[in-house]
Amino acid sequence: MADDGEQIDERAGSAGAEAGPAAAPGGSAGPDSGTAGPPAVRVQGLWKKFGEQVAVSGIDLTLPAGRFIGLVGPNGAGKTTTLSMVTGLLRPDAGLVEIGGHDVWRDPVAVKSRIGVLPEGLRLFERLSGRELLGYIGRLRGLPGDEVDKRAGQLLDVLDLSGSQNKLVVDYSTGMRKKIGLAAALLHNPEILFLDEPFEGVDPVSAQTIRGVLERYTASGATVIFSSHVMELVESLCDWVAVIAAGRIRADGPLAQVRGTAPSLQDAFLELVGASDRGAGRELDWLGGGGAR
Ligand SMILES: Nc1ncnc2c1ncn2[C@@H]1O[C@H](COP(=O)(O)OP(=O)(O)OP(=O)(O)O)[C@@H](O)[C@H]1O
Repeated sequence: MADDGEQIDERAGSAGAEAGPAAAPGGSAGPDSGTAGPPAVRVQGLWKKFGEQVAVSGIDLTLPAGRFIGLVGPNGAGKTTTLSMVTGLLRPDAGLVEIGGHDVWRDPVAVKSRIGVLPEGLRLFERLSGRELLGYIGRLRGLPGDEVDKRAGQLLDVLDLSGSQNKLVVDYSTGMRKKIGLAAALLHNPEILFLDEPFEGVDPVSAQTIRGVLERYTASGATVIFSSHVMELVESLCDWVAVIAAGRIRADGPLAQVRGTAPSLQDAFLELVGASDRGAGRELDWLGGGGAR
C-alpha cells in the first residue's frame, strides 16, 4: 500500500483561513469574522420536521474554513438531517445555508462544484466496478478523461483498493464501500468535504488510511466536516467541534473550548447532552447471573 496520500496531487491553492477567536458555546458567534474569505458553512435558523417529529430545531452555526470539524451528538440528535440539508440533499422547512458564501438552494451548481459528500447509507452504482465508478463520477464532474484515470488510480492505490478495482461495487464490504465513496467524493478536489460517519464499519487499518488521507487534505487548507459518535476519534482528529442534541447546537467552537475543564471530550459531551448521570441499566436486575431466569 502506498503511503497515505503521498501520491495525491497537491491541492491548487488553499480554501482556508485561520479561524479567529472561539465561537460562543450554544450558538456560533461567527468565527473568522474579520479574516479573509467566507466561512466554510453558515447556517441560520435551520428547521426540519418529519411529521410531528422535530429533527432540527432552529440551528445557527458558523464553521470556519480550513479546519477539521467534528459534528457530534447522540443517536437521533439530528446530525444526518443537518448534514443532508447543508449539502443540498434535503430541503429545509426553514432557514439559510451558505457554503463558502454561496446559498445552497439558490446557487446549487456553485455549491456542488465546491463540495464532496460521503452521505449516510451511500447509494452507489452497484453494477460498476470500483474503477468504473470513479471513471463515471469523474466524467460527471467534468474532469478530462486522462485526469480522471490518473486521480482514480492514485486514490485506489492510497486507499488500498487497487486489488479490488475491477470487482463490482455490489461485492464490496462495508469498509470498502466507505473507501470507494470517499474516493468518489475527493475525485474533483473539493474545497469542503462532508462525511457522515466515515469510520463506521471500517477496520483499524483502513481507518488509519482514511485518516491519513483526510489529514493530508486538511493540511493543504481544505475543510473536513464529519459526523461521529466516537469521541476519542473526534478528539484526536478535529480542531473544531459542534455538539448537537435533540436538534439543537449545545456547543461549538475550537476543541479546547468545547472540552473546557472536562478531562476529555467524552466527559464534556456527556455533560452537554445531559447524559452523565444516566444509570447504566440499574433497573435491569434480571440481566446476567449466568442463567435464564
Ligand atoms: N426520513 C425520516 N422520517 C421520519 N423521521 C426521521 C427521518 N429522518 C430522521 N428522522 C428523525 O429525525 C431525528 C433526527 O434523525 P437523524 O438521523 O438526523 O439523527 P442522527 O443524529 O444522525 O442519528 P444517528 O446518530 O443515530 O445516525 C430522529 O428522531 C429521527 O427518527
